[in-house]
Amino acid sequence: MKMGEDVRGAHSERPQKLVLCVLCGLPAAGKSTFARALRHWLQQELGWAVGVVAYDDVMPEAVLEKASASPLPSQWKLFRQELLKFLEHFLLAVINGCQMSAPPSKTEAMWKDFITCLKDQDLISSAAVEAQALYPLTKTAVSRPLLLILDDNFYYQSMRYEVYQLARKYSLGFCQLFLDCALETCLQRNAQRPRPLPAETIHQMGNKIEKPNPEKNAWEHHSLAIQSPACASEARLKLTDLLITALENPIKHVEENLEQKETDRLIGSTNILHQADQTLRRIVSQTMKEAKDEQMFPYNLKLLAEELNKLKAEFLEDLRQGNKKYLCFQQTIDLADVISFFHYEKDNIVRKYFSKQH
Ligand SMILES: Nc1ncnc2c1ncn2[C@@H]1O[C@H](COP(=O)(O)OP(=O)(O)OP(=O)(O)O)[C@@H](O)[C@H]1O
Repeated sequence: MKMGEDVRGAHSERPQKLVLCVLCGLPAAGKSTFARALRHWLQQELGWAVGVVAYDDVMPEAVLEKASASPLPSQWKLFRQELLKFLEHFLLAVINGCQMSAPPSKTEAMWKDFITCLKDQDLISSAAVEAQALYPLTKTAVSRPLLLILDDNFYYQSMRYEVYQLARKYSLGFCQLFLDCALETCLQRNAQRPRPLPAETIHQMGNKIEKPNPEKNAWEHHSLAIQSPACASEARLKLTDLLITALENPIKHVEENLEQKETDRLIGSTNILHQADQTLRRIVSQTMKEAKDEQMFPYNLKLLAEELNKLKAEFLEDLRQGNKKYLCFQQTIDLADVISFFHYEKDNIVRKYFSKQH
C-alpha cells in the first residue's frame, strides 16, 4: 500500500500513539513558522505523522460569513469549540481505525476548510467524497505516531485547558509550546506583514497573556518555552524529550475521574455561583450608569441592558452547567478569570452601542 492510500476499515494491533500539542504565543511570535519547521523535522528525523491545524486558516472565512462585523469573543469561543469537535471526529477515526464521519450539524465553511487542512497534510484521503460525509484516513494518519499541532494564540489558560480536556477524554498525550517572543519583536514583525493586526491588539494581548505555568498547574506539566528568534535547534533536545515524554505518557482516565469528582464538587458550590451572580449584577448596573452618564440614546440603553443581562445569564448558566472554561487553576473556579472574561465581552457590547450613536 502506498503512502496516502485509503485504509478503509483497517485496524492496527497497537493502539495509535497520539499527542495534541498546543502552540501559544503573541501574534507574529512565529508560531506558524515554527509549526511548519517542526512538522518537517519530525517527519524527516523521527518518521512521525504531523498535522498542523492553523486556526487562522480554518476559522476566519466561516467567522466572517456568520458575523459580518467583527465577531464577539463569545462567537470566537463557539467557533473554537466547534473546531475542537471537528478534531474529535478525526481523533475518533484514528483511534478506532475507521473513516471519519462529519458532525451532524456544523458550520459548513469551517468544516470544508478543516477537511482541506487534513487532505493537504495527507491525513485523510484526497479521494474522499464530500457528499458521502465519510472520509477515509490515509496510511500516514494511522501507521505512525501522530502529533497534532494546534496553532493559535491560546493566550488564556482556559483556552488551552479545553484542548487538555479533549486529550484526557481519549487518553492522548498532551503538551504545550510557548513561543516566547519579545513584544517589540512581535510588533515589528507584525508591521511588516501584508495584513498587520492593529498594534493595540498585540499590546492588549501582551498584557493578558497567561503563559503556561507548569509549577502551578499540574495539567500544564508538559510545557516548554521556545525562545524566539533563537534558532529552534538550540532547544531541539529539550523539545524532542518533551514530545516523546508526552507521546509515551498519555493522560490517564483515572486522573479524569478523580479530577471530575473534584470539579463537580466545585461546580456545585452555590457559594461561587452566588458570588459570580452578585459581581456580574454589579458590573451590569455600573455599566448602565456609565452609559447613561455618557448620554447614550434611550433606545440604545434599553437594548444594551437587554444584551448585558443576557450575557450575564449565559455566564451564570455556563458556570452552573460546569463549563470547565473556568476550572483551569488547580481545579478551582477562579472568579477573577470569570470577571475578566465578562468585562472583555461586555466592553465589546458597549462599544457596539456607542458606535451606533455616530
Ligand atoms: N524566528 C524568526 N525570525 C525572524 N522572523 C520570523 C521568525 N519567525 C517568524 N518570523 C516572521 O514573522 C512573521 C510572523 O510569523 P508567523 O506567521 O509564523 O507568526 P504567528 O505567531 O503564527 O502569527 P499569528 O499568530 O498572527 O498567526 C512572518 O513574517 C515570519 O516570516
